[in-house]
Amino acid sequence: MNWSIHLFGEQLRILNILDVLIVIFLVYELYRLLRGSLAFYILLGLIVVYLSFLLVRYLQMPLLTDIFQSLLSVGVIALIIIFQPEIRRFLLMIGKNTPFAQDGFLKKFPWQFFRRLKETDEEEHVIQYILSAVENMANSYTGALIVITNTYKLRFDTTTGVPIDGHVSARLLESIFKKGSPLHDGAVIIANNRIVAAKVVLPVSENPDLPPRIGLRHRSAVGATEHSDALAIVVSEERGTISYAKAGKLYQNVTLEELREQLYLKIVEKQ
Ligand SMILES: Nc1ncnc2c1ncn2[C@@H]1O[C@H](COP(=O)(O)OP(=O)(O)OP(=O)(O)O)[C@@H](O)[C@H]1O
Repeated sequence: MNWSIHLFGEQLRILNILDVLIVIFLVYELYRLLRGSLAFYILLGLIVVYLSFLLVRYLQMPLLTDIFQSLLSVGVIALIIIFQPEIRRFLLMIGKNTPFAQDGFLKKFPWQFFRRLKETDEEEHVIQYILSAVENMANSYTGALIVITNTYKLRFDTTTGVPIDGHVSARLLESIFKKGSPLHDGAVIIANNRIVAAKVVLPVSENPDLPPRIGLRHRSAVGATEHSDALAIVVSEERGTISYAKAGKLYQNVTLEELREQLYLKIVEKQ
């Protein structure tokens, strides 16, 4: 194919324009994926190393050029190791958005229609139970940490917690987090409309940009969402406030309506 257009007296192939647009899109998606995480600063560091390499090579400084070149030649392997969670998240994002992904193309077929209706009904109950538990726990200053994910097996390890595999209900959630309950420490994980486990230890975020006064409950909520599609809800024991974390960002002091919107996106729309 050799379609082309003329711009400022230059002949440009349409495929070349498409090429540039795709690169801009990928760089933007990469920025969105890494924004606010430690990996973002590591990537900035690597870009500085690369620019330094270009500079010393241009200035013909052989020793420094050699050093930067060796750093860059191991760079690809180092990149894969350092960015392993981000690469996984990126591939997950692409996979989930393909027409053949479980929640896309196949679910639009008519034979899936009735099943979908039933699921939505169940999912709306789950949302209501979570909201009701969160509201009661916030009113009674009961600390809670609930993670909702569609890719549980990929990310969280039940060995750190207590497996449950039970229906979601407001009462069950409230009893788990009730002060003095043997399961109240750590996080509850909800996947596919079931409470999968309680007392789960989550990865704690090391993001230096998080508000300094937040504690481990909020930090681990952020940590759980940094490299996964999870939504993490936190009820503060100290302040009775509700917050949620999503894609490595913390949204503090949100209303139940804002939380309902996020739960709808996660549980019904599976986003
Ligand atoms: N890595 C972790 N994974 C899951 N839960 C954790 C983790 N670290 C701490 N927690 C939970 O957070 C509780 C401690 O909360 P801490 O007071 O440090 O946090 P906080 O963000 O200030 O929350 P709060 O506002 O409720 O006080 C622990 O008792 C435990 O239940």
